[in-house]
Amino acid sequence: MLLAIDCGNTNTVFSIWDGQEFIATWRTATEWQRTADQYYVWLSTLMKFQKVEADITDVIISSTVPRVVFNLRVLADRYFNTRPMVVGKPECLLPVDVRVDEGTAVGPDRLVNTVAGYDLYGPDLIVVDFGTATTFDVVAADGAYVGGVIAPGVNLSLEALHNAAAALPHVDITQPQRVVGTNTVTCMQSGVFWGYVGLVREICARIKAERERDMRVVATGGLAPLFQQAADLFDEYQDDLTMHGLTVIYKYNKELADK
Ligand SMILES: Nc1ncnc2c1ncn2[C@@H]1O[C@H](COP(=O)(O)OP(=O)(O)OP(=O)(O)O)[C@@H](O)[C@H]1O
Ligand SMILES: CC(C)(CO)[C@@H](O)C(=O)NCCC(=O)O
Ligand SMILES: [K+]
Repeated sequence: MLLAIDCGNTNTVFSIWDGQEFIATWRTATEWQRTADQYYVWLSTLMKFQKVEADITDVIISSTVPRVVFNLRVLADRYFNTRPMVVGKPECLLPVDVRVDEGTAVGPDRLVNTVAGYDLYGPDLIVVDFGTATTFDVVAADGAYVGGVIAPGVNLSLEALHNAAAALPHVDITQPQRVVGTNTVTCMQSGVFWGYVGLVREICARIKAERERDMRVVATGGLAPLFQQAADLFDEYQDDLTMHGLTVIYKYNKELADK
């Protein structure tokens, strides 16, 4: 079975894929200091607790934090006796072309998202991921990755206000009842929530105009449903899009190796 690891700047998600479906998914905060032994204690405890019986033979990793890759490699080697595939490394091939400026190290999560989007929905896509940053990534008519947009994440925007202004509290994102807030918290929520609705609309409209075609907008990330409730921003929502992309890339490389 495959252990797929999606390491973002805030959270790291581990999923076990049995070849047909994900049989378990666990999330932990991303901390580069965590050792392979710590990961394994955590993983094996959860597996026992949830009675997940999985013989992990393969590991694939996408990490936006380069420093964590070392310990995840050791985890794969020491506890699962396998060399992991690491998205973004030359030996891990992608089933699509990547057409960006030479020397650009595109975040592996962005590449994985577009591979997943293309696999599920076909070409001419905008994939929006609400993670630490909010990313928009474009899949062309031939499935190639052709670039995108990086915007500050929703929670990051709220944190930035709190960190920079002494009188602004820590606030969680929610859809405010009104646009005009009548206290500090609702004023901040309104700025970020409605500002974000506008940001997503404008960026998607401009991408479509620039590419001179209609494109499907696919969203992923925990906050996407909150925005979709308020405005019709997305055509599709796929909660485990990045994980799906990891399985597609795994299969692609496995088939190449078996040839
Ligand atoms: N209504 C909400 N308010 C605040 N946070 C929410 C809400 N709904 C979901 N979330 C959060 O959204 C996050 C979704 O995780 P996701 O993997 O999309 O991004 P992330 O882990 O924050 O970023 P990264 O992948 O860059 O580490 C989770 O941390 C979850 O707690
Ligand atoms: C933009 C983030 C932080 C989104 O997770 C990640 O994809 C990343 O660190 N990217 C590197 C730069 C780039 O994608 O061009
Ligand atoms: K993510």
